[in-house]
Amino acid sequence: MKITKDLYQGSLALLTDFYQLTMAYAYWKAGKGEEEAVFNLFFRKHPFQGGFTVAAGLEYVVDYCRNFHFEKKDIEYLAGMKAPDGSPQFEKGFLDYLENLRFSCDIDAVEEGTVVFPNAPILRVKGPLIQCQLLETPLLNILNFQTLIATKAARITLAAKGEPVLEFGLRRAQGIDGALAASRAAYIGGCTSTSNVMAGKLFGIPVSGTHAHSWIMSFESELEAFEAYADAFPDQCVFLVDTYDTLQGIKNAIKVGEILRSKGKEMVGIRIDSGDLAYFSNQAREMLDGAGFPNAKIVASNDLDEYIIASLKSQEASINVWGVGTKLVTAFDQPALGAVYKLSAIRTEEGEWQPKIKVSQQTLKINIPGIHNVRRYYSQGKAVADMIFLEDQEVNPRGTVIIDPLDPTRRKRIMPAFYQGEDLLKPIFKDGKVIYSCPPIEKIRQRTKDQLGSFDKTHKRLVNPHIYPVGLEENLHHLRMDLVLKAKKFEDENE
Ligand SMILES: Nc1ncnc2c1ncn2[C@@H]1O[C@H](COP(=O)(O)OP(=O)(O)OP(=O)(O)O)[C@@H](O)[C@H]1O
Ligand SMILES: O=P(O)(O)OC[C@H]1O[C@H](OP(=O)(O)OP(=O)(O)O)[C@H](O)[C@@H]1O
Ligand SMILES: O=C(O)c1cccnc1
Repeated sequence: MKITKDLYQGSLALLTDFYQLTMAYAYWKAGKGEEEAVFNLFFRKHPFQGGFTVAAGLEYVVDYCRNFHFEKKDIEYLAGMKAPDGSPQFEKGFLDYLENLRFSCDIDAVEEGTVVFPNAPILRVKGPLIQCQLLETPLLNILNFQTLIATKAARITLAAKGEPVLEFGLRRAQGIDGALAASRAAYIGGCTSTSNVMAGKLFGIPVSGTHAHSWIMSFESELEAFEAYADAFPDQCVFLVDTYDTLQGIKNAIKVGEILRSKGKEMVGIRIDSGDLAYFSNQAREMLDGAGFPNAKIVASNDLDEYIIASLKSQEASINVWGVGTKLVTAFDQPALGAVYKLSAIRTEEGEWQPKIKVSQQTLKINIPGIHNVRRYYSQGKAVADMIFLEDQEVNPRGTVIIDPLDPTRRKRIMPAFYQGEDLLKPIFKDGKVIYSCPPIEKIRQRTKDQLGSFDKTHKRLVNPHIYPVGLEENLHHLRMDLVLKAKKFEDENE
């Protein structure tokens, strides 16, 4: 798949914030552009007040970075930019530098479909400062959105308890790419299909759908409309029954179902798109069963989300398939995931990696210094804790303690010998070359399912979920505390 080429025909290097380019210029002027740094991409809070997040978007990142270069047209645009005094914004030497720039970073990242938690990196970039900086905005743009939507879809599909969820969002999505990326992420999160035909073509997602009220309204009567639809699609009839009178609509669907059956065909089901979905679905079930259609499915749609689905389940509604659009693809109750991208180490002139810290009044905002990875420990297939650790230091095999980065009094003992460990950040790029092969979307979707299955249900409930333990390995905790104290001492001495 070539997302950037298909959609945007060429370079996406200018899809960044202006300040990344001005910083890049200033790094270049200061002779610092080739200094190496490490940046981590992570979020601080689960979206939707939930207890888990599903990572998505890595394939876009791979495509973006693989194609990262400035084309002539990009350079021409930058050459035409003016500073406030009317002089060129960027010197020619810098523009030549950009034109010759070739992507050369290492990237490590969690695979799509991985369940992830606050503060632990989901992607790490190691490379020349200028490249790291230019990548900040596009990486956040891609991963924030797709991770948000994959998480929303996972919540919705969990609420549907294994019943199919059809994604209907295109008409309400945030523009064209918002719709495409949302359809992809929704499928990764667990939806069964999309109504978005282009997403089907680009990403290999199953496409499905029913029909609209306009189809019914274009005929003299609802019955005629159902009959005509049955003529065109004898094997794919899901009749929308609520255009005029829902109970009458169900009766008409049954009539046409009988006609189909007399021709050796079966109607697939009905769709209800308004009114009390619990009441009408139960009425429909009774009527369909009574008429000899116990296998006819009942599809429901109309501003659904995980909360309404859970409520309809608790009301024992007879709904088998859920059509969900607006609230899924717009992440209705939380429009953005707040992932950030922070520098955590710089390579000195002597070639040593120096961990970096940014001290903040809020513990929440003090970053995690150094070059780390995240190890997930499993016990009998169940995830028990995630440990953020310094990659160049051995974790004591006899046992260690992980410490909550926000509250050092919250600790958990880890005995690696009793657990299986998996390092979540996998090598994706080495020296600018891709060394990871993106799995087919079906595999990613399956990974989401398997990953969610490995977490206790208490972390997945919609309201007040139980917090999954994520902590810093002891050595990393001590390094962080030492650096914070040093920085504070320096501040005090200079006050
Ligand atoms: N039994 C139910 N329990 C909880 N929520 C429901 C139930 N039935 C429907 N809903 C939800 O209530 C909301 C009803 O919205 P609204 O009043 O706009 O729909 P409507 O008037 O029935 O249909 P429309 O205006 O689309 O023709 C929708 O979000 C729907 O999913
Ligand atoms: O409600 P959503 O979760 O976004 O699902 C998609 C909706 O889009 C369609 O109708 P549309 O909203 O265009 O018109 P209608 O509801 O007025 O029929 C469809 O019938 C669903 O109701
Ligand atoms: O196929 C459907 O039923 C459908 C598609 C888009 C939006 N609402 C419904």
